[in-house]
Amino acid sequence: MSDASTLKVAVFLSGGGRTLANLIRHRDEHGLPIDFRLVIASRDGLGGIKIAEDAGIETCVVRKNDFESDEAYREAMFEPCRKAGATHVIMAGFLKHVLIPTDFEQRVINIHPSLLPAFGGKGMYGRNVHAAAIERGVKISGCTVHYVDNLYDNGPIIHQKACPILPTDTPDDLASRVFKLECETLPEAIRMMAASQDI
Ligand SMILES: Nc1nc2c(c(=O)[nH]1)N[C@@H](CN(C=O)c1ccc(C(=O)N[C@@H](CCC(=O)O)C(=O)O)cc1)CN2
Ligand SMILES: NCC(=O)N[C@@H]1O[C@H](COP(=O)([O-])[O-])[C@@H](O)[C@H]1O
Repeated sequence: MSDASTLKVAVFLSGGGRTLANLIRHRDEHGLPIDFRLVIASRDGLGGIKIAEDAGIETCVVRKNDFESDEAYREAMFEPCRKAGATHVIMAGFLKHVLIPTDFEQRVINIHPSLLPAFGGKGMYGRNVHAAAIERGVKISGCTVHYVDNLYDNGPIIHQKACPILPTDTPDDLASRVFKLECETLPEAIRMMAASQDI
């Protein structure tokens, strides 16, 4: 069911699409109020594109290397969102730095696999994050949903969940524990945003 509180979203992704698949499942099985207007992939052949197509979601590919400036890349990413009627953007395993246009300020969210501000910034994505947390000897990790601004992992935090790091954990063990948390945390954050949106 779709009503005024349903969030009209574009999803940006760079990987296998497990995060997108989880959101589709939450929409279908748990009534997550989300209307997928578009999926933008950072390159051809990604698993996330197939997941979107199988769910009947429009897709396109926008390669950062095809643009000569950050501003041109920003417009190439956000103009299709506007045309598709998306009012919000979800970064779901998206690995490219992108500037945020003024009409999408506080309307773009990202899920990051650490408790920000720890283990964020350039180079901190995927397995690197978990390897750094284990190497530093921290005992607790987790995930963070935050608004995206023009810096990496810097915008206001919306939601976080924590889990232990066990003495025997490899980066892959920790990645899998944190990803399970991500699968709860992002839908919860989307419900908060849908409940509080002003248009
Ligand atoms: N303006 C913003 N853009 C993006 C943000 C953000 O907070 N502000 N978050 C990232 C997602 N992210 C973690 O959550 C993240 C992704 C990638 C990197 C990184 O170092 N990337 C490499 C390139 C990797 C590649 O292209 O395969 C790099 O910049 O050299 C850091 C953080 C999404 N965009
Ligand atoms: N900086 C963000 C980041 O590193 N996100 C990570 O990308 C993967 C998404 O998987 P998916 O492509 O299968 O959805 C997940 O491992 C997530 O923690």
